[in-house]
Amino acid sequence: MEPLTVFSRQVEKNRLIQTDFGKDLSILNLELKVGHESTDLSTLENQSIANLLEDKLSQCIRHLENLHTRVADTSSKVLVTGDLNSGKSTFVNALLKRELLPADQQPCTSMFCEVLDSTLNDGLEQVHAIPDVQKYNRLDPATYHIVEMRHLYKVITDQFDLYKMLKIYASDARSTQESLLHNGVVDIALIDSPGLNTDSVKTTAVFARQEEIDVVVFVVSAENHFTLSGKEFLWNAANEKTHIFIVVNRFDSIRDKDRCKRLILEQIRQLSPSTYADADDLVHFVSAGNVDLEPGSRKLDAPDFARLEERLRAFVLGNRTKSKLSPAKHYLVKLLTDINVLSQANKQMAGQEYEEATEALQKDLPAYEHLLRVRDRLLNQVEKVAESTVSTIQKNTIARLNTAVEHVEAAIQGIEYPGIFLVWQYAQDIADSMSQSLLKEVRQAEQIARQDTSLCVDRIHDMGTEHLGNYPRVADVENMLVKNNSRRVEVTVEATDFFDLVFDEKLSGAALSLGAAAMVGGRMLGFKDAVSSIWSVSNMVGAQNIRRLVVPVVSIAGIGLAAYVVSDMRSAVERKLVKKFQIAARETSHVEAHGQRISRESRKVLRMEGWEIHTRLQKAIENKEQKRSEMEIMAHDSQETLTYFNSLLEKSVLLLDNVNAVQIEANGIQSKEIEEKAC
Ligand SMILES: Nc1nc2c(ncn2[C@@H]2O[C@H](COP(=O)(O)OP(=O)(O)OP(=O)(O)O)[C@@H](O)[C@H]2O)c(=O)[nH]1
Repeated sequence: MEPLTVFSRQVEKNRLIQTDFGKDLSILNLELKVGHESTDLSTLENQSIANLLEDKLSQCIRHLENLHTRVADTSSKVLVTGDLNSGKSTFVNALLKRELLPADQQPCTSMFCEVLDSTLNDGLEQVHAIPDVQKYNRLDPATYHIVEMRHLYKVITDQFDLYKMLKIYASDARSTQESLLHNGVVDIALIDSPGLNTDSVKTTAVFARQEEIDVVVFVVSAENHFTLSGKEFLWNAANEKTHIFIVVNRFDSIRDKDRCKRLILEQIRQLSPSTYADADDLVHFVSAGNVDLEPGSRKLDAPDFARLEERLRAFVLGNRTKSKLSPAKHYLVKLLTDINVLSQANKQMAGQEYEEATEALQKDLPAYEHLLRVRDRLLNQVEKVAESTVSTIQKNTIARLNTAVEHVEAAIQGIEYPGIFLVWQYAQDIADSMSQSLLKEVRQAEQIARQDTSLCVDRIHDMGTEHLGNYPRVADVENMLVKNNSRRVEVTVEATDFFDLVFDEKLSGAALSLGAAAMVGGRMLGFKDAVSSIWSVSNMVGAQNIRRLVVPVVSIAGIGLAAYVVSDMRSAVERKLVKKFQIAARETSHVEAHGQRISRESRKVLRMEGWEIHTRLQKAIENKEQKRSEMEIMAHDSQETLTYFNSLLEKSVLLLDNVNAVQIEANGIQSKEIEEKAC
């Protein structure tokens, strides 16, 4: 089997992406499900796999864009939740060092209130009351109502049926070291939420699960410990690994503080072991109500609250780092590892393809060159063989017909002489017989030419099959020279054909007497002309009257000459017609014409067989060239693929090293630096 044929089949097989390495992929692995069944990818066409991979890559790019947006987003949200009246609003105010949110002994917060730095609202302190949170757009006043600060209490307590959420843009004049809202690293928004009860616990849990919530601060009243709703919320949050920071508030009103701490920590241990494990950082016993909101002055509890502030800030930044950078790093590591695996696999496959394609081309080259040489040589040989046969046919035909013409008298051997009175008929028969006999020879020559051509066709066909394998003959020898050819040599019998007198001594006297007789005929003619005149006249009067016309002449020219002429008439007509026939054949180039006609027909037939070889060789060469061209494209493509994946591999290895070098610190101290590096 030819190397290219073998290779093209192998390539077809190899170019299907093998799924063997699919198990090593975590993000870019392709899975095709038809209904509930997974389909074997190796059964798919390359294009289908490429489409699946393209879809997958588009998803990856979208996810990377989301991750990038999240990492680049410098805002962070802290949800403050807890039991009714546990002091959430008071706690938010304490963090802001400002009496911003209304606090009351009675449950009052009826909707989520997000406090943001006023720089996010062009420096304006404003309250935006939002009926539909999804549609809220700060730049589109139709999506919210502006509420005056002095009406905040009324809106928060009463208008929960009108608004779903408040966005409170507040200024903080403190330095970045002190301010939580604008701390120089991220913009933290604090979200005060309605106290937990059986109705609100689910809504708050859903809210807490939102991606942008980096930390949940759970405020529990030291007096009441955890309520059922609080426990339910914490339990779910702990299970969902939400980052919980616990503030045990109203600690000032507890007498036995150690016991209170012990009991509450025990509750936390049961509800969220991970929070308990880090209790020193994550659980704070404070009295938010005792924090002096006047800048500079602090009450007794201030050191504890200051520590809480410091831990909360670190916790928010750390968690932000973890919650934003960690997934990004994790995803990038997986994606780059997948790209490495794919690049390696494709590199290997492209390398293999390149080697196979170049090897196949190399291996096939001698066969291709041989085919080219065969084409030139074979066609040349075929031409030579055909021409030699054609020329032999022509030569033989001419020789045969020449001989036939030369010995044409043989054709008259069998014709019976009917006597002097039917000599005219005899002459006609001779003429016809010679013509027929030559025609017979022509037919014979045609038959021989057919046989020779047929043998030559066989030879040419054998030459073709030797290089091209078996194929049917195309030359139609049977129908060669079947058309009736009307060309023949015809001689017209004339009076002179009956007399062939030669003047010699024997006949001189008779010639003189005949000359006199001719004179008597009234015209000064030579002997031949005189006889010819007589014969012409005799033709006019008919054969029956010949005797009456000849007799006077004979009587004039003499009995001797008459007897000679009559006795020689048969051989004279034979000799003269034979000669006439030969002259006519020569003058019309009859033999050459048949020679040319027969050889031309033979050439036509042989050319048909030769042309078939030419066509088949040409087709074989074109097929080979087509395959070679495909292989060349394959070699070129695989080389380009190889270069591409080499460079992709280099880049992805470098990027992977960089991403792996990003250390994500939980305390968030280095978060800004890390974020910049990661971006
Ligand atoms: N003794 C004492 N009282 C506090 C402390 N913090 C808050 N309070 C009081 O507790 C009451 C409730 O405070 P809020 O801040 O309104 O509590 P809340 O959790 O926001 O209430 P809802 O939003 O209605 O659930 C108010 O009367 C506060 O003055 C504290 O640390 N010590």
